[in-house]
Amino acid sequence: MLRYLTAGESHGPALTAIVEGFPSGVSLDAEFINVELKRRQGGYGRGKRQTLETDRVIVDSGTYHGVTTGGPITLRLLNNDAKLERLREPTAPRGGHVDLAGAIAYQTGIRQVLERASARETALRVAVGGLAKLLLRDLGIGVFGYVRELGGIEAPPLALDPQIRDASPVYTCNPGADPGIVAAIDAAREAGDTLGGVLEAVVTGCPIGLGSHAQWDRKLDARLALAVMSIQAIKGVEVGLGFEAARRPGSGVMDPIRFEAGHDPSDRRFGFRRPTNNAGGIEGGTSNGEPIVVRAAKKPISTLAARGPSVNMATKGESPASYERSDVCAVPAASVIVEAVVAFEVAAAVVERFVGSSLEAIRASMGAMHELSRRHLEEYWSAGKSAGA
Ligand SMILES: Cc1cc2nc3c(=O)[nH]c(=O)nc-3n(C[C@H](O)[C@H](O)[C@H](O)COP(=O)(O)O)c2cc1C
Ligand SMILES: C=C(O[C@@H]1CC(C(=O)O)=C[C@@H](OP(=O)(O)O)[C@H]1O)C(=O)O
Repeated sequence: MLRYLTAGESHGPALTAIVEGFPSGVSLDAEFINVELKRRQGGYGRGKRQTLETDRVIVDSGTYHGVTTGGPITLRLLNNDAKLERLREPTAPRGGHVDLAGAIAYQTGIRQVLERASARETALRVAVGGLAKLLLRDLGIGVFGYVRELGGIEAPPLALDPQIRDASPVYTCNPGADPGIVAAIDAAREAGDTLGGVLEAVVTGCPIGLGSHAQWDRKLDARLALAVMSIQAIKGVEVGLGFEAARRPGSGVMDPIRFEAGHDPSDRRFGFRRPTNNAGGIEGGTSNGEPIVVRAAKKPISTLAARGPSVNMATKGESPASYERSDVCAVPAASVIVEAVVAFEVAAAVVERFVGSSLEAIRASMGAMHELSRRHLEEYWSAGKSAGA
């Protein structure tokens, strides 16, 4: 089982992730992960903190001469703004944050809970997702995330152009290049306000059969939803058409099935074609070989420069919510994070389906499974094993 845990506070000395169950034999290209980390730090509308941090991954365990060993991989990031012990205790909890509920639940001050709840932790998720992308890349599976909408404005359609798509490090931050969106972020900053948006991650080259229909907690769409919803400030997750499916008749939702004779024997879809992909690549909790499409809604940042109404915890009298500094918009960054967590869940599903403790074993298992399914398709219906319908 491929899994990970993260640890660390936003202003503590470092953030650490331990990734367990990652196969051996993958070249751990730290520079690849560093590019991912830089993408997450970018995008128009970020606050001062990103000018202080230069996220670069430190690999503390799980490799030998740069290649994964199958042992737990420890990834670490240093916080330049490591000043936890010097920070003041906020006096008025911020709405939209864990400040109030967390301090009551854990019987601590606000600082203790906000430091761990902070989206600083998403830097680690991107590092872990980068690791997952290295494995997926070796298996011919690609993942990319981008901004669809920001502050209610549709992102430039360029985002859907496959050529731009392939250059995802640039175009995930495309809203920074759109004058309308830049103006909206500037206006929000002026007003002491913030903006949210809609992100999308797409997985290409996915084999059929990741996840399972057989048990609720093995369904790939359910696992993706959990992973994406766990990202700070994500308030909605859709797969394929998502909520739009509820508004259409069945004929406008169901993806037709066609067959292309003479397909290549290595075709991961065995010749089956779906002219539409309303299901977003997952049917019955199982990947169907079409691109997996996951969308997420990110709420606007809750810490407002024009401080929202709150209560002073000592006097219980009215007080504006505490404010130190904040992002105005972290939507482009969130697209990189959604991409990362989706990549990790897909990698976990690959490792589960094509069991193997090394990259070569997983490759061999994928090949063997492909051959088995291909033979099954040839033999099962012709040998009269099916009862027919
Ligand atoms: C990349 C990123 C950056 C964020 N930056 C801030 C920020 O600067 N200020 C803030 O109040 N919230 C920020 N957030 C959101 C909070 O972390 C989040 O709203 C908070 O922890 C409460 O969790 P919830 O919104 O999931 O309920 C950011 C989220 C992401 C994904
Ligand atoms: C540090 C990051 O994001 C932070 C997430 C965050 C929050 O409340 O979630 C609050 C801000 O932290 P600070 O109060 O130190 O400015 C953001 O900068 C990061 O993304 O690397």
